Amino acid sequence: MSEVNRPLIEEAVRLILTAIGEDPNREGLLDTPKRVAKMYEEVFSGLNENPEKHFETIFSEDHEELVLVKDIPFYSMCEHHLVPFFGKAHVAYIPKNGRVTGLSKLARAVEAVAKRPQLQERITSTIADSMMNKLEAHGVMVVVEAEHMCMTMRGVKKPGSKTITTAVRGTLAEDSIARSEVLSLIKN
Ligand SMILES: Nc1nc2c(ncn2[C@@H]2O[C@H](COP(=O)(O)OP(=O)(O)OP(=O)(O)O)[C@@H](O)[C@H]2O)c(=O)[nH]1
Ligand SMILES: [Zn+2]
Repeated sequence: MSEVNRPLIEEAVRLILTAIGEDPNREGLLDTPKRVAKMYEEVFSGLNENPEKHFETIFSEDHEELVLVKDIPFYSMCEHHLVPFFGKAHVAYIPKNGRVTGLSKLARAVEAVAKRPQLQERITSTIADSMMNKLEAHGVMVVVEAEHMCMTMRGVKKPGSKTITTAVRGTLAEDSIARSEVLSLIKN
């Protein structure tokens, strides 16, 4: 549920258009403030969403071994420049006490966390911490790889460069062999 103030965004977009020397009343730009407001509502729709709510779906299943959902695509907005960064998230956990969640819920949590002004590090750790809190798992590992438009289309201009962040919790933080297993499953 989004609480974005669309009229205020429209007003701001008209101001930005004027500030860059454009005419917001030019035919092609007339509906632009409306479109941008609608887009922001969509790309920031995770702002008021607690990712933990997705882990309320729990199946009682006696599986205390690794579960990995990899290659979850995501799009987010860099909080420094408000331009996109995007890539893939890989989410792994080892359930405890039969607390197994629905596979799609891992992807839903990624969506909720990505759809805000963000830092890649924060996306990674928020997902890991929500899973530890709500699922009370033995361990969690989240790996996020992304390309940042603020590093490609502007600024340092390094297209193709990728940032990889990890967050590891619980037994996976203590066990380097288990961690390597997750990494090799992500790679293959
Ligand atoms: N740690 C981290 N930094 C990010 C992320 N997204 C963008 N940045 C960086 O945020 C920094 C902001 O640096 P500033 O010097 O304040 O801004 P700037 O002058 O626009 O910096 P340049 O991008 O180097 O031109 C840049 O180095 C970006 O690469 C992110 O998810 N995590
Ligand atoms: Zn940026």
